[in-house]
Amino acid sequence: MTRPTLKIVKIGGKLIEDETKFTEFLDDFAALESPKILIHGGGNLATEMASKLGYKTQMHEGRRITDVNSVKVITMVYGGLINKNIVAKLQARENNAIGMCGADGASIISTKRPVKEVDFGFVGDVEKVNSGFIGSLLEQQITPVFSAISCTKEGMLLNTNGDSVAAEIAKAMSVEYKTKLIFCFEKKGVLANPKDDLSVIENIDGEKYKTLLAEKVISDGMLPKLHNAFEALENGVSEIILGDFKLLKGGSIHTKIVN
Ligand SMILES: Nc1ncnc2c1ncn2[C@@H]1O[C@H](COP(=O)(O)OP(=O)(O)O)[C@@H](O)[C@H]1O
Ligand SMILES: CC(=O)N[C@@H](CCC(=O)OP(=O)(O)O)C(=O)O
Repeated sequence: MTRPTLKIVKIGGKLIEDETKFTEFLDDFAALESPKILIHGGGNLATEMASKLGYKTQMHEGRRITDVNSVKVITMVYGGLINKNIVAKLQARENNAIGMCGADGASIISTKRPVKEVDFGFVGDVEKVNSGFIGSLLEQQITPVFSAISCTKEGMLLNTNGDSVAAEIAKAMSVEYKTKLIFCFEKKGVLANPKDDLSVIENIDGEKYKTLLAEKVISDGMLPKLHNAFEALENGVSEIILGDFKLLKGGSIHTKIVN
């Protein structure tokens, strides 16, 4: 029997902070047929919490520079508050979910990013996804919910861009499953004019991506998002789409990454 398509959904932190949109998203995610995996970000909440503790936040091209204090904050905020809330809300929608970071089940093993032009601090690059363990959860009809935290072999927790975590999980799972990767964020898709929310580009292939980069149409968090989307496309993921909180309902305008 062929397996149903595995849906791997990433939700950005800004959507999580909007209660109305987040509730609608969770209703739609809960209604998706299994197997499915949710990966969440949490950007602004961690920044706010860090600021309350008197720590400054620095970002570089959409990625957080994570010093020793930031990694503690993100572990509390992403791995604790946000992750456990999502799991509880999915349980309330009769989805048996389990909340994890990369250390749990050795599911996302990474290495600390080497210092080049920028020292990102405690930031991880994913080396290995434990697809066997994740697959065993899916087979039990359990929905894994991952925070954007990975772990080194030596047991160091590392902040890891949520879009990268989603893409790496999708790549690894695509060996055994047909996979669809869905990025939900605050815009309806990739915009031709970042100031015009209606200028959604419906299809982006490799050539168009190069042009968008060269023309600096994409910046900030869209840089890692598209980089990861193309990585996933080149490594076995069948379908990749980007859009807003209504994306799981289908139908509405969005961006598709194509060959
Ligand atoms: N061309 C573009 N189209 C859409 N968004 C863009 C573009 N260029 C930059 N962005 C920015 O990228 C953001 C998405 O990245 P990010 O905030 O990291 O998403 P997430 O909510 O998934 O964390 C958008 O909210 C927007 O501010
Ligand atoms: C290294 C790095 O940048 N990590 C991200 C992880 C969370 C994330 O990706 O959150 P969003 O999806 O809301 O952007 C961060 O700390 O912002």
